Amino acid sequence: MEEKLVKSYRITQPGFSMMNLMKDICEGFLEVGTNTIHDDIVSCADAHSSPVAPKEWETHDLTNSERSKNNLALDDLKSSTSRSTVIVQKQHFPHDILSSTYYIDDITRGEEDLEISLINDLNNGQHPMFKYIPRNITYHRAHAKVAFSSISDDNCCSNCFGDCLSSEIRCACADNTGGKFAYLPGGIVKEEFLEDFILMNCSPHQKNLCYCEECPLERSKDSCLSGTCNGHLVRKFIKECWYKCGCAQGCGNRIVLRRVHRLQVFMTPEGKGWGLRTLEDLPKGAFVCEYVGEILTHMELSERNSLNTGKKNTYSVLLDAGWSTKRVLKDEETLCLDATFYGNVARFINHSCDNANLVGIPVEVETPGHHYYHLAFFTSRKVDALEELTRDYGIDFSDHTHLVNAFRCCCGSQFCRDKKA
Ligand SMILES: C[S@@+](CC[C@H](N)C(=O)[O-])C[C@H]1O[C@@H](n2cnc3c(N)ncnc32)[C@H](O)[C@@H]1O
Repeated sequence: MEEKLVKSYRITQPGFSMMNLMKDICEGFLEVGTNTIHDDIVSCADAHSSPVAPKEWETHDLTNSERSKNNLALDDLKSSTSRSTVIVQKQHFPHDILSSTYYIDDITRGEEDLEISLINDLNNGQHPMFKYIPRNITYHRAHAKVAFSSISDDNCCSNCFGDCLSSEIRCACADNTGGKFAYLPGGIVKEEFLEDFILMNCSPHQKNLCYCEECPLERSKDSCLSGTCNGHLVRKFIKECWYKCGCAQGCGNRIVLRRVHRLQVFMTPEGKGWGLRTLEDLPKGAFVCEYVGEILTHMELSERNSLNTGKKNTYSVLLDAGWSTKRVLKDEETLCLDATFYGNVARFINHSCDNANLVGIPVEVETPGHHYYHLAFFTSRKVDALEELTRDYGIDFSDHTHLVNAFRCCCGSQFCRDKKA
């Protein structure tokens, strides 16, 4: 064997020994292994070696087209993540209990002004399977057309300049928010507006509901006969300035298209899967993030759900704040946002039955009319750094017709509405 090696590799060193070569190779391997253990940091290839999906992904049974779409997104995600820093700290190695921290420094891959990190120091749940997008994108049939021609003078303040909030003259954008601006300088929603929004979102009493003549939710059900509308929460809108307005980019009435606070996705200890928290103290009324996803018609969402073996989607919200109209809405006007495959950080916000610290406010920016709008989350009270950010999904846990799949609620509140919890 030694002779064969000497010949084939033209080894000229006198006294060459195959045994010594094997010994050197083994020692080399051992040294590399020992360094990795002491380094506390291993490569991201290691981090991906046995990804374990949180329960939502395991139960999401995809159709072929969705699966290939999802795989594409995941391939992209994996390759992009390997470009960013993934640090896995091994505290006990190589014993049977492998306690690890999974950390990604920026899940947005540079799409946002501020990085958003993700951390799991609880279990081996790794990559959330989705692709980060910073703005809503139409999937197919949804009518969310942005056109300058559709914005009339009543819907923008083309004669303004500088900062509308500090102007003496009330402009068209203020007129659209009940004659006043909703924001204080610094982007905080005024107390009077915020309390109204909180009341409307959090008290699903009869007086806060409006009823459609022909409800799009009923229309999308299999039955040929449309049932009666169960009601939609009445909500006020904020109107913001936009490109067609004359004011400056830094105008105090332009908030939701900005990214302002440091946030982190983390694995929740209560078993809710991933959650979102703030890394800094937030005052009451502060803008946190917008709900971003694919813009679908309600019919398209129902089709996705039925392709998904009837399981309801977890990452969708209805844009139904303008459904009070007497006019029968066309399918392309009944919109929702689905952040299952494409979305932003808001997809990680968990539900709280009581004491949620975020409130969702409809914000009109670049499209007049209320069938498409931005759903922006603001703090409903002061929030401390590292506190989880939650919103009330408005779920009636006994109503199985609700848009979002019912789950066993772990919000921990004494007023939890899930009687099974
Ligand atoms: C929009 S996602 C929120 C992010 C999700 N936790 C994740 O890991 O991606 C909604 C899902 O989160 C979980 N969830 C949200 N709030 C919860 C709660 N209060 N209790 C238990 N699970 C919750 C449920 O599985 C729900 O279907």
